Amino acid sequence: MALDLLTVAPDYPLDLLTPAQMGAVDAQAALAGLVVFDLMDRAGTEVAEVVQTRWTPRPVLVLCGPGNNGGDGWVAARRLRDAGWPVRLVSLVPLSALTGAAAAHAARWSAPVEVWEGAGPSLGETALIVDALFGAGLTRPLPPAVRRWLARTTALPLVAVDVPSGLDGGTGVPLGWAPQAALTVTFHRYKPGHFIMPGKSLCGDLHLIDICIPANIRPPDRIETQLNHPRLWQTALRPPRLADHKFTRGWAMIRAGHPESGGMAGAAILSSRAARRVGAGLVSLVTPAALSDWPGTMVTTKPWADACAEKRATGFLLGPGNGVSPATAAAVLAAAATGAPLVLDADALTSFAGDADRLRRGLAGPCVLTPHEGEFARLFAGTPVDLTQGRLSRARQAARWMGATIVLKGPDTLIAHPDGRVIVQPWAPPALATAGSGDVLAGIILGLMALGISASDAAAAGVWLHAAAGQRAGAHGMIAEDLVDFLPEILDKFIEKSLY
Ligand SMILES: NC(=O)C1=CN([C@@H]2O[C@H](COP(=O)(O)OP(=O)(O)OC[C@H]3O[C@@H](n4cnc5c(N)ncnc54)[C@H](O)[C@@H]3O)[C@@H](O)[C@H]2O)[C@H](O)CC1
Ligand SMILES: [K+]
Repeated sequence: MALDLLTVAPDYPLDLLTPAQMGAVDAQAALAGLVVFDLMDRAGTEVAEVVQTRWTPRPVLVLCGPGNNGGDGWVAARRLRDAGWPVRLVSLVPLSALTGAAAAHAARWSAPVEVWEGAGPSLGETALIVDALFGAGLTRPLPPAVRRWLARTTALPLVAVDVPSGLDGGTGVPLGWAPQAALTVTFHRYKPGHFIMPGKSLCGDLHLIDICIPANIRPPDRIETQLNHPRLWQTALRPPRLADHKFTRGWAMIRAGHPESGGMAGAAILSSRAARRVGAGLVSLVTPAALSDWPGTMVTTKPWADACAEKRATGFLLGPGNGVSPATAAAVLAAAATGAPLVLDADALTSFAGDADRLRRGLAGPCVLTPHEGEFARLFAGTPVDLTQGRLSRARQAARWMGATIVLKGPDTLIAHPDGRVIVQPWAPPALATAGSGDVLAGIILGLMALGISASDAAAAGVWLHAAAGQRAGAHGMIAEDLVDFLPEILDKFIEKSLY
């Protein structure tokens, strides 16, 4: 879903429902008098509408499974046929095996039906496949013949009903395997698997259809996964106040350019510029070597331990360009012991590879960790975090165990909190995958935390503002420095004018 991140109030429901929660909503909807037959009718009709909007009429093969996902397929096939499309319908099971609303809609299909046999149907003239095999109800891998058939048809566009069959909507991880869809049409609420890799990629373009389940019908348990949205954190961003002076706007300290990393300070300089752009009153680069940067960044060559002992910082960042070493680990623990807000990235994380428990025990204040996939795996290897699980589960486990906010970076950045909540960034421009981009993100989060914003708000806002700056920079030629330069105009959109 390519989203306009520069919009202050993009319109989409935030809650991501697991298949079990969606099932509970369906069940409650039935108790509230909504008829499954009607919901299915709306679902399948909208699938047919979306298909007709995207493609001109062409031979379509609709694959219908044994449950309600298949039921949606029967409706979509009927609507397409009524609209004059050449439609073949293939049922995975004999019609006598269908029950409930799916059986009722199957009975309304008046054209021939092919029942799946052996290796599956011939393709013939087929130019488009509608996959209504399994949706939320899939509990085990696809039957092998179905998997082989779908794997042979990858040259044809596939429209997935609810999810590409085989994808676990709760996690974004295929149960063995799932086809690549050109388009996925889902109903009522998005599911985590629509936004978490590899599911996010397998779904193709995503369409959410309102099938008229009232919003007050909610699952009985807590919704723990949400999409990121400005309304989650916008009121936490604050403009400068009349009575502010630089010390009331926070003092961020960044460890930079240490000899074990060859004295490389570029990463920390990028972070410092980002922290200043989002409003930190003062930013100090603490470095053993003399550095020059914009005149507004303070550079101090005092020992890191002294900078920590002064207890003047309202936020520390370690990692960018620090080098992986015991000295970096010791510097992290010195900052962590102060209890001041802490952001750890890159080498500060990898310096605890195999020793994450020491970091965990050392954290005395709010902390945001910003690993990418590789840093995450190195840091949490050997901990209770089960690295065989998908990204959502791993990020959630890691945040709980570490007692810190984890920003697990990627095309589907996840912001996991120690209380079990996970915020998923709905979209970010792929051009953000460039050197220095992560240093800017760490600096944004640092700057916000140094201003007094909570770890959870700073992380969610930081991920959004960073992605929005990437969008503003455009698809081509963006470098990390540009992200920093676009931050003022991005902030101007998101800081409420009424606060000035
Ligand atoms: N969300 C809504 O309000 C609506 C959703 N609809 C659609 O209904 C499906 C969910 O339907 P459900 O019947 O619960 O599940 P499935 O169709 O996915 O399949 C369940 C069916 O399949 C069997 N099964 C599971 N895995 C396998 C397997 N690997 N091999 C063989 N059989 C398998 C399982 O035992 C069941 O019998 C949702 O996705 C929407 O598309 C409705 O339209 C109503 C409104
Ligand atoms: K499906």
